[in-house]
Amino acid sequence: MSDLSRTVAQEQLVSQDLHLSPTPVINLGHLSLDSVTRSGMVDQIANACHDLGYFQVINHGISQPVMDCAVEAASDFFKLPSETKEEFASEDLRQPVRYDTSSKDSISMSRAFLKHYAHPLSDWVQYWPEKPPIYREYIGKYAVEVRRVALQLMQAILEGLGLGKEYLNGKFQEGSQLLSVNCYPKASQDAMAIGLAPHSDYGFLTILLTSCRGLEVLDRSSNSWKTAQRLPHALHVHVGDHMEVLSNGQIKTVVHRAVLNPEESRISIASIHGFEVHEKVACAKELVDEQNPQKYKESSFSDFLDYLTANMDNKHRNFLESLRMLTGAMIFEKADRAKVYCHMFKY
Ligand SMILES: O=C(O)CCC(=O)C(=O)O
Ligand SMILES: [Fe+2]
Repeated sequence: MSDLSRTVAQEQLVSQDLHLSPTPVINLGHLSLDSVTRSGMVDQIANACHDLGYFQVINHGISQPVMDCAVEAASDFFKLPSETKEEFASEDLRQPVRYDTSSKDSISMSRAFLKHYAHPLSDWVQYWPEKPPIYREYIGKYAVEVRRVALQLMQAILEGLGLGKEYLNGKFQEGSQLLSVNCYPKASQDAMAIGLAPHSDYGFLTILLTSCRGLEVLDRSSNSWKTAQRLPHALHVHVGDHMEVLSNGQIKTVVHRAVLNPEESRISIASIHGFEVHEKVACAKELVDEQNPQKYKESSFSDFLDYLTANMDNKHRNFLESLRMLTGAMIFEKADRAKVYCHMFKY
């Protein structure tokens, strides 16, 4: 995660202009129809990525029972006694499984989480919790299926960028999948509380399964928070820092946060997709020319972990900004962005 978290008073985090966001809904089944239908879908996904950076998918082929069982397994894990969960607590970000709570990381304001790798499943599943007994099977099933969806989407996005659906195919096939399994308490009366502070995810794509409403995305055009809608059987998708890098800034990473739900405690499972841990992501050379000079330095997931480790206590850390190459025009762009963030967090 590229954290944009800030230390701000609670009341300053209250959304000023909160609307249910009319998120584009993509019928993924249409991607495998005839070429005309497919290219219409590719255009829809490309537009959603360029305009917003997020959308939702339906008809994605993951059955409702598989999704419900994954949420159930996650929920049962967080109900375990603290000592059992804390067996997975570690300060070392490179541990294959890591449990933490709000008290220790600087962006989880009211969240417990379990993070672990999921691809290839046979390499990682042995490290996952053995309790509850359903955890490995149910989360494993969901992980495999959601990765298939991520690969389909990645192909469509690459096609939309004009790079061709087979572009870097091997690197995506070999890529990493990190699951962030999150648990938020129910909001206490009348205060809107933040569970997870504003941040962007490091990978190309994040696919999010949630038990109830609570995700908010920062709408760039109005600079306000929008509540992500929750449609039956839909999954929420947003792009991350490495998508911005690969597209040389044509697609922008999405700043998002989680607010506590006033009615119930909440589970979310974020599946974050990137290249293999040491594989560098660079701006696609096809998208770099005189008018569009290279905007970012190359970096890997491993570089991101190093950056995070070195900046653990820095509430202003921002991985993507650390990659930005500054040229004349970009100094203005950076200043503009800084203004957006100052406004957003009311420095
Ligand atoms: O819980 C959510 O809605 C968001 C989770 C998230 O952003 C993350 O795990 O990176
Ligand atoms: Fe996130």
